[in-house]
Amino acid sequence: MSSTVIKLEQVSKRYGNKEVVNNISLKISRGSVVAILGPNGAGKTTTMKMMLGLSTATSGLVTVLNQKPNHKQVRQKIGVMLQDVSVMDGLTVREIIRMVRSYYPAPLHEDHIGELTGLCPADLNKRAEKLSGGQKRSLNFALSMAGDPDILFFDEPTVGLDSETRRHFWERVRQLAQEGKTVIFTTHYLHEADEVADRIILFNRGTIVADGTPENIKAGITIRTVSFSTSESMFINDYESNTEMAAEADVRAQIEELPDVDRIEYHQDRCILHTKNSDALLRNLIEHRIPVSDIRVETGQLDDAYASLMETVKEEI
Ligand SMILES: Nc1ncnc2c1ncn2[C@@H]1O[C@H](COP(=O)(O)OP(=O)(O)OP(=O)(O)O)[C@@H](O)[C@H]1O
Repeated sequence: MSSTVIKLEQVSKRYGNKEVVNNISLKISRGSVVAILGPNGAGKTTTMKMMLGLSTATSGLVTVLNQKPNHKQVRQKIGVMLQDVSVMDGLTVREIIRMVRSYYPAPLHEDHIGELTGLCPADLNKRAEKLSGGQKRSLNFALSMAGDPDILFFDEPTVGLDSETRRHFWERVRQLAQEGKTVIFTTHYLHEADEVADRIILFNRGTIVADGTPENIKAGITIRTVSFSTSESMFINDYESNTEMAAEADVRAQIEELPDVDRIEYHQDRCILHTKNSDALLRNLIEHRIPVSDIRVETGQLDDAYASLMETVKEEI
């Protein structure tokens, strides 16, 4: 059986004159947990809706399990939790669970779905409209599992959940991944994508701006600095001899030739190197025997780096 469960080939979506998804191609493998990450309006939900057959691509091809997304056999193998939390008024939670189960040929056991809601037995007899916002979301999560799906789609699943419920939700998602389910979720939060996903697809303005493991993505956007002192006189401008100046020029030249350096600053007696790969930079410093002491490595805030990357990408477009 092919390991690709979802394939998008040169897919675009236009609303009027506005291209909200612009010629994207991607493949998602069975059993992966994929975060579609990006700021408001990036095209995350539109892309997910095209995968679900809820929106039709203006051009390009979307296939799920080698079929069109709205094919009946595909629908029976997917579970969905969208942003809108709507429940059926007038029915109890238990009645809704029974009704949704009846849509599927091989549904999960009613009790199992009840457990997934995280509600106590008494609450299962409540009318759904009486549940809190977070409880309604948990019910929607449980309903998305009703058909025992192979692929799960969650559109910003943790919006409005308190931290405890959020933690439980991600624990369940991890379990599902261990059982071999494919999980695709959208989020604005890099840390959420980092904690749960094994692949992050970074969207901005309808295009994919990065695609890789959380480590790759973080390495690409996290700026670290490696700073150090060199010999005492090196950065003092008032040199007594040509020899000292020559030594300074030599060390500076060596530093400037180091690979993996994005920017160099000199502050008093310290040299500060900005890098995305501090490990490689440290290795090179040592291998080149550059006379340094008091080495410090500092990491910028990941969320700040992500925010600034998003700003940069917006400006470039
Ligand atoms: N039905 C629609 N008609 C017209 N424009 C739409 C429609 N749905 C989405 N858009 C526009 O498409 C763009 C992408 O929207 P989309 O919902 O895919 O973004 P998103 O990345 O999911 O954003 P958010 O994080 O805010 O949910 C936005 O500019 C939005 O206004």
